[in-house]
Amino acid sequence: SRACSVSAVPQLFDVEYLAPVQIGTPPQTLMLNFDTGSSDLWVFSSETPLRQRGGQDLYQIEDSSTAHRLGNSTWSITYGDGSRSSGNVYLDSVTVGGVNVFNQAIESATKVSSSFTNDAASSGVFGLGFDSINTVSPVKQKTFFSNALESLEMGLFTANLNKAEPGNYNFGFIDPTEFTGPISFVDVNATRGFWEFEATGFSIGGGGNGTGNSTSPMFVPVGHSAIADTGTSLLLIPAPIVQAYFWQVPGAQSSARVGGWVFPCNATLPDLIMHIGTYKAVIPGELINYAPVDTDSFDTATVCYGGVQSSSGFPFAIYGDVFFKAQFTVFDVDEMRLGFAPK
Ligand SMILES: O[C@H]1CN[C@@H](c2nc(-c3ccc(C(F)(F)F)cc3)no2)C1
Repeated sequence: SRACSVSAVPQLFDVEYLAPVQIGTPPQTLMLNFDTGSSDLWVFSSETPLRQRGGQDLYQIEDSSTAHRLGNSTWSITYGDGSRSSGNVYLDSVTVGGVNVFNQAIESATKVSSSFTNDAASSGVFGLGFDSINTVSPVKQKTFFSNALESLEMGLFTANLNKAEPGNYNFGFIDPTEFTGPISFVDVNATRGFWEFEATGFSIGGGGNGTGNSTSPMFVPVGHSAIADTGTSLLLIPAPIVQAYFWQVPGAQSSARVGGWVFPCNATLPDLIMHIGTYKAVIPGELINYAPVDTDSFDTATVCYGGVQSSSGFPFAIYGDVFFKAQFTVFDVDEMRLGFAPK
């Protein structure tokens, strides 16, 4: 059914993108963080302790006539930033953009860490990674996408995120109005449960050579494996690439105090091009000006934080929302591939 499109609403500074999900009977709509880097669908619920709630809309389990407990089952997850949640498991009806899955595992939080409590807008996380990394024990549960697959025209979903304005996720079809040019595909390796792929290197902003004809920027072959992760805000890539990029920005420096590369907010940032197979993914410089470091002085901020930072410490690069704001992306499980197109 082509109706399977859902709006993805950016939160402050595009730190995360939330989309509406209908759960239970009658339907309860919750805004969840669509995350291709994890595979649990978990929600704040009537089981979440009062002192760990922070204004989130809740899954009121007792109000759903179709909810039933998945006996003897629990879950517990830790995200890349150290935030955690855990709890019990129910099966209930879930609808996203008009596509319904009847007995979807809904993971109800009986414990959440403070960063979730303090994120009032998000009622939980909607995992879109591979089922192998679902944390339900003793029997792993499937993601919504995995359960919905048989009812979709095509075994894929697409992400179309934007800077500071709503984007959308589509399930089962590719909307040609959401991108320009051909889609370039790269193979996916799901061994670690992520949408993992290989990038071959980078080049920096096609700054002209001043004589009117622009020199094609030099390709630097810093190959790396990467995951496509809509649940991460930034583009985290190997340190040598980040260094080479910010060395082109007067006044930029890597700040231990702030915890990453910062630069003068009035700097003109070059484009960063990530080479993936034959595809050149252009990330415009303006997307790399992520946010002022000191949000209290928003209007007079002089120091800004890079939307591109180092991935050292992780076993792979993490292509997060800064990347998806510039590239229309197809997550194709039928062909086990990712597709990218400019937009
Ligand atoms: O773990 C990797 C899988 N995808 C990335 C991810 N991170 C979160 C997350 C969401 C919300 C919060 C909080 F609200 F601030 F607590 C924290 C982390 N969701 O997906 C990283």
